[in-house]
Amino acid sequence: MSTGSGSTEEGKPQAASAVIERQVQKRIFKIIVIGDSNVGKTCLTFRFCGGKFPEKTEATIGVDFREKSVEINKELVKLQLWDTAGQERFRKSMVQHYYRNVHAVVFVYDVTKVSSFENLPHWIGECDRHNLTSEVPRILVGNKCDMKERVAVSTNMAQKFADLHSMPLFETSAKDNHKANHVEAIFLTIAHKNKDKNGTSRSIKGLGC
Ligand SMILES: Nc1nc2c(ncn2[C@@H]2O[C@H](COP(=O)(O)OP(=O)(O)OP(=O)(O)O)[C@@H](O)[C@H]2O)c(=O)[nH]1
Repeated sequence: MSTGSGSTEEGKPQAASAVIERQVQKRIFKIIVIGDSNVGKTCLTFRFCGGKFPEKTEATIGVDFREKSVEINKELVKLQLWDTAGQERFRKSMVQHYYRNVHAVVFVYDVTKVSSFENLPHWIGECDRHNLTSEVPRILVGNKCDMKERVAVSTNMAQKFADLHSMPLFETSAKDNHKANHVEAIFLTIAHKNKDKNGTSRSIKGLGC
């Protein structure tokens, strides 16, 4: 492990590239993913950061973090995804931490479950109560589009809601391998949105890894 001073604990010099890499400050964009339990928040974040659909998931307790570094306009930035619990009993005391230094919010609903769509105002209300300004980009994601025969929330309905709340709408599937690029595009869009609007003042800095 490094002492952070350019030498290892054994006192041997490190390769120059390793030292430089540690000194490079990578910008971190914190993105919180919220929505009802079971809509697929864990699967979406896993698909983006882990590159595949997880075989098995359990209800998130509190929050899980996943990170991925991406290159945006020749700058390497780290997207830090906060996969939050949908179940109220697993959120409780954690909630105020979610909303600190947030760069974007992803609202997720399940296209096969109307109640998850109808509950979106609850999630938006929670953001508002935590004083997230309109500067923080908000994005609406309808997940589980692979279950075509069970779609219960029409694109038209979702688009109206998205327009009303000035959010872009993405309908996708964490499960469908053909939609993998689509999930990637959603999170990259968020990164671009942050980078485009004077990211230096809004981003938090983190040590390169
Ligand atoms: N068919 C289909 N199933 C999905 C998709 N995404 C997630 N699932 C399934 O939906 C269930 C819930 O997924 P999770 O990602 O754990 O849901 P969550 O929103 O993180 O749930 P909480 O942690 O309780 O808030 C799991 O059985 C997943 O396999 C999808 O795109 N298509």
